[in-house]
Amino acid sequence: MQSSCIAWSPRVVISREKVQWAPHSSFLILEPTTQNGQTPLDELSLIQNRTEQNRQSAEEEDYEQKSMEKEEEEKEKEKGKTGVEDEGVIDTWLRKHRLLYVGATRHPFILGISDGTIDIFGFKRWLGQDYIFVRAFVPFVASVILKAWKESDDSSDMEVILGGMAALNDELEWFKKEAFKWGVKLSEIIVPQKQNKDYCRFLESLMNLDVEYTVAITAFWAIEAVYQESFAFCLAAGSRTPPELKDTCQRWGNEEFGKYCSSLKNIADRRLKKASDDERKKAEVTLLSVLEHEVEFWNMSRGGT
Ligand SMILES: Cc1ncc(CNC=O)c(N)n1
Repeated sequence: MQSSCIAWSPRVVISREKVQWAPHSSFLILEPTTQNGQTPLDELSLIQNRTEQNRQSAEEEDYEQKSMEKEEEEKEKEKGKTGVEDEGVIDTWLRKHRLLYVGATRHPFILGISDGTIDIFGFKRWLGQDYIFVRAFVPFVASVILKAWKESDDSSDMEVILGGMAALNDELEWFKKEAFKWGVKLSEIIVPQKQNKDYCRFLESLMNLDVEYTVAITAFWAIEAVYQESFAFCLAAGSRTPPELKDTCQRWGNEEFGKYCSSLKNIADRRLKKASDDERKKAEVTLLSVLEHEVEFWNMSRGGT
């Protein structure tokens, strides 16, 4: 993985009615289908069932149905006993889109912090730009609170999100202090870079009232998780993060922020489990867009295109 992260980012196209991937997207792994839209395995089992039916008498079929039902029951009981749960939707997606996720959480900018080779001008650029981003992030989080209040089936969701909002209040103060420490001028002088503007515009599109809570909370989790995973990596044993950057890494890499991200992930997973196929697809595409924007944001901070 080198600085050419953009080269392998997928292009996603989002429209309100229909979610599509552009044809050259490299991250959608489609199952091969036959003419009637079934996978070869589906078709195989259909053919097998048909021959089977010809061979068996009605009595035998009935017997088989009953024993299958019994088997399912046993499996359910077993699950209850062992407490082993199925994998959540988000973990499935993170496996499916692993390359992009690693691109966002182990970007050369982050690797540069963790091995101490970071160009300090890049770090200062990131600091000024991220302050602008976080200011735009506040109304986005407010829009997620609004959606949680209107749509959520669990009242504790709002408290988790409100906790995140409160942390942003401290964060804006932290940016001011940190900028002073590095001699970076905030707000008036700073011009948002293209990648930052694009990301803020994307956030704004998610604030729209017709974006479902499930989609918005998935994006919210992803935005927070990328920073958590990235900066926690810079604090891990064996890293050579310069001492003057440790405070920044602590901000998002600390354990408490990690737990907060897990709470957001649990909310998103719970919603995704209940969502319609269409809503789930929209959330998946939105996750990919977040990861792409994060990669671009790191590229911008390094002084790339
Ligand atoms: C570009 C970007 N992505 C995620 C975060 C983390 N969330 C809030 O601080 C951030 N500060 N900046």
